[in-house]
Amino acid sequence: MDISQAPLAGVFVIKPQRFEDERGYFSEVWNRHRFEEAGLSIDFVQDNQSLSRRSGTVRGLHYQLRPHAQDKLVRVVHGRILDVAVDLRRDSPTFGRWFAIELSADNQLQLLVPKGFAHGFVTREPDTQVAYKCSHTYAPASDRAIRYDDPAIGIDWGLGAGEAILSPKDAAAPLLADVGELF
Ligand SMILES: Cc1cn([C@H]2C[C@H](O)[C@@H](COP(=O)(O)OP(=O)(O)O[C@H]3O[C@@H](C)C(=O)[C@@H](O)[C@H]3O)O2)c(=O)[nH]c1=O
Repeated sequence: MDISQAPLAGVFVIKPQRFEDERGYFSEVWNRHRFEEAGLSIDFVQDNQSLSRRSGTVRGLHYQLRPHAQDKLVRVVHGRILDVAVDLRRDSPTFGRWFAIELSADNQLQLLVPKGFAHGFVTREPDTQVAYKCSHTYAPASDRAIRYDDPAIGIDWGLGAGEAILSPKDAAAPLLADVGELF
């Protein structure tokens, strides 16, 4: 398992080892000890999975307010996504900056999105299934969204205008500048 720091402090890219044989492959997708060796002691308490039927489905940008903030460890079980983390830590030198990486069932990469970041993804194949571990349970009253296409953030989703498929909640999400309480 290779755990490497992404350009934004606190964000990590994880590549599990894959053991291939004539049956297919075996892979440890999460191992507490390996994470602790890398200095990451995270108490995951909830596993989530979502299916997005259409390519171009955008979920995000989402986060939960403290004290319900979540670390998320994201991977793709079927299909392909561009996974995005946005730094919401007001005192961070990289506040408002984003990092994105393609995660797929093929490349098996994972993204660790820590507390203090908003998270979102766009699916790049139909019937994409995303699985992620969370360090805090769902807290609906603390659940927040920021517009995926906020020009002040400027994420390149690889989509044309109007192509994103959004939930009503995400379509109505505020801009970063209009959000008072961040993480
Ligand atoms: C996130 C979540 C949702 N729900 C419910 C609420 C709602 O009725 C339904 C769908 O919720 P949403 O529309 O928020 O689902 P979705 O848009 O997939 O939200 C997710 O997006 C990605 C990007 C994340 O980072 C996640 O933390 C989460 O916010 O599922 C739970 O019961 N538990 C949960 O942990």
